[in-house]
Amino acid sequence: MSYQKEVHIAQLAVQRATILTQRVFHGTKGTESKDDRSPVTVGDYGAQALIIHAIQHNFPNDEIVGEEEASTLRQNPNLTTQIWDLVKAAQLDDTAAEQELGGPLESPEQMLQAIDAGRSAGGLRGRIWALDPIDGTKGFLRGGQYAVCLALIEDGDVKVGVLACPNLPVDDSAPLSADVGEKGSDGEGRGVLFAAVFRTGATSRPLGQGALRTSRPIRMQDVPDITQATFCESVEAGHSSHGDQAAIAKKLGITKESVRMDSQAKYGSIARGAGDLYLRLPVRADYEEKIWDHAAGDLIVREAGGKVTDAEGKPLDFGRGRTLKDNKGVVAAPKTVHQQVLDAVKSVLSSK
Ligand SMILES: Nc1ncnc2c1ncn2[C@@H]1O[C@H](COP(=O)(O)O)[C@@H](OP(=O)(O)O)[C@H]1O
Ligand SMILES: [Mg+2]
Ligand SMILES: [Mg+2]
Ligand SMILES: [Mg+2]
Repeated sequence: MSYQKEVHIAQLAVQRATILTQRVFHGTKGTESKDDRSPVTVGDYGAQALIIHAIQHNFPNDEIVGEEEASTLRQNPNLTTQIWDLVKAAQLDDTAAEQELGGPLESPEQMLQAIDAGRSAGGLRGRIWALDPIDGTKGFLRGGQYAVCLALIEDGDVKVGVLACPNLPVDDSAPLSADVGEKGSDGEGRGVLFAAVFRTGATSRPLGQGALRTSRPIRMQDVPDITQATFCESVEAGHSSHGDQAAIAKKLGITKESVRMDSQAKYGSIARGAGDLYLRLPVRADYEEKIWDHAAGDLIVREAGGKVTDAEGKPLDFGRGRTLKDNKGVVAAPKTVHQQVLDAVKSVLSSK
């Protein structure tokens, strides 16, 4: 199977969803206090509805594991109306592409049903889409990085992965800096759409409308000297241990500060060689990583010449349900240096 239709629809669907998320992102500025989660809630539900509508129109027999569900929304008619207004308005300028996605949704009830169609339990059999409508919600609220993430998992293996990062530079060669991680902007020169299909490589293209079919291949960068590598990690210390990451960097002789950014933008950034390594080190022993937080990024990095495992060296297992219950942490690196990084990870974690 070539998955050409799947990757095409997935790219258009996340692209359309970012019309909505970008509108919400701008609306949040200066109007909401930092601890008010409502803007991101609107973005989460709206983007999930739009993407599921497109999947159901094209692949009606597939299952969907989506992060959100609509039960609380059903009890809040004001919020439902607010989201419905945004969902109605989010349409691609390209009318043929809009039709391919099934056109606009028809009613608030259809929207709620679409959101609730993301309740699959996941598992090892069949075709299952993993959807994170806004990944990096904290970054979204902070005005940093976030991503709209969609992947197709078939019989437990990721076959298609798509990541829309509205606030990353379009330019694949733009070096990573703390500024890129912290100061999200979707202005001029920003917005990139990463995609990968199993065994055919990874690509990027501008997220802006009018650039629907101009993908270029991306590759991870060679790391001839590990001491010069750039690490990416979560902004949130509760999601990945900053202290362990620093100890691992030190063990490898890396002196450069890590680049902190929210969301799967980290996977996209290392896949195109803007950074080199992504570490996610468990903070709580009982936390199970969610498949929608990793499926797209895992494939994009592997197809760009990388290797992705957990902190013990096991590949991420997407066939275990809604979570990666058999994995702890993530180590993503170019194939050539992955073992060296993993050895440092194991040594630091075992000495704790
Ligand atoms: N204790 C924890 N450890 C690891 N990841 C966690 C976590 N609590 C929440 N998360 C996940 O971390 C994701 C963000 O990752 P990052 O820190 O790389 O930006 C969140 O996705 P959402 O923002 O979609 O909810 C959430 O699913
Ligand atoms: Mg997420
Ligand atoms: Mg999310
Ligand atoms: Mg969440």
